[in-house]
Amino acid sequence: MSDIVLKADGLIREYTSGGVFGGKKVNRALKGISLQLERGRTLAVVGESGCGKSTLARILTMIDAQTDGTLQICGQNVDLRQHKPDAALRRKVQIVFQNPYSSLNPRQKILNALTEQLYLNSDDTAAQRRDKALAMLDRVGLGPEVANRYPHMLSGGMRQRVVIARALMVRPEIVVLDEPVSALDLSVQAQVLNLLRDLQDEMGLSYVFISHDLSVVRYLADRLIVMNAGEIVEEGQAADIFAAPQHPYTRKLFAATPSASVEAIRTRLTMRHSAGQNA
Ligand SMILES: Nc1ncnc2c1ncn2[C@@H]1O[C@H](COP(=O)(O)OP(=O)(O)OP(=O)(O)O)[C@@H](O)[C@H]1O
Repeated sequence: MSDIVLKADGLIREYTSGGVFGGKKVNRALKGISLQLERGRTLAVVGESGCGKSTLARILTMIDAQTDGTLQICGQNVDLRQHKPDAALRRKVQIVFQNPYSSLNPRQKILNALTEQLYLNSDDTAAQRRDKALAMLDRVGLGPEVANRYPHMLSGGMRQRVVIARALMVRPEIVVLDEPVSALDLSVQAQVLNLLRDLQDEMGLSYVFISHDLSVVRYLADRLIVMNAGEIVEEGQAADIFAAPQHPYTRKLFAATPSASVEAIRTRLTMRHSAGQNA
């Protein structure tokens, strides 16, 4: 039996503006999104800017409430309009945003960024927290010296490794990756994608990978959802869609992806052994 960690049915999200003196305007950003994610797999969500990807990410990570529809995370019903999810469930879903610099507090040393959640949510001693942070840094390909640095002292790729490490410190089951490599150079993108793939294998993580860039998702996605204007226009096994996109919108998206960037990512992803720590 498949093991579904995330299941959404008919998710709707409306944003309302105006209404005091003028007419009320309702923008339906999600128009009934249904999806499911199997444990240890990657579900990619692609679509152009404004199609609702970030809105969906915020609902799946319990940052924002749906206007309608149901959401189940690790078997529990989640509806922020009715009740707040408990801390244990919140920890099961972590999010990694596009810009690693704004995700980190510029005045906080990396060690503290990594141990903060453990400080708040565990009985670990300071020494235990430090050991766990150093082990996690090692796991994402960073040396112990990084622990005493501030975000501005790191490259973009190293910062995104730190953000990934921080997300994994609380042992989540699901990680929502919202354009996780879009702000990085192409060669660094490939290294971070390789890292994400390795971490998924090692830790049995389930990913929702959100991106406008098809060349990036194709190496991680098991299943693919293509969104346009708040709706799913195509979904299925990623390999099938990449081989033969059915919907005209999907074909348009594919045509807009420069083959040069696909090739560059492909080449770099195959150079796994040369991926160093200096990303
Ligand atoms: N807080 C908000 N208030 C009002 N409208 C919003 C809000 N957030 C998003 N929207 C609207 O919802 C729609 C979907 O936006 P969303 O940011 O989810 O798309 P996206 O696909 O993530 O785009 P991008 O890749 O540019 O972030 C857009 O029309 C946007 O203007």
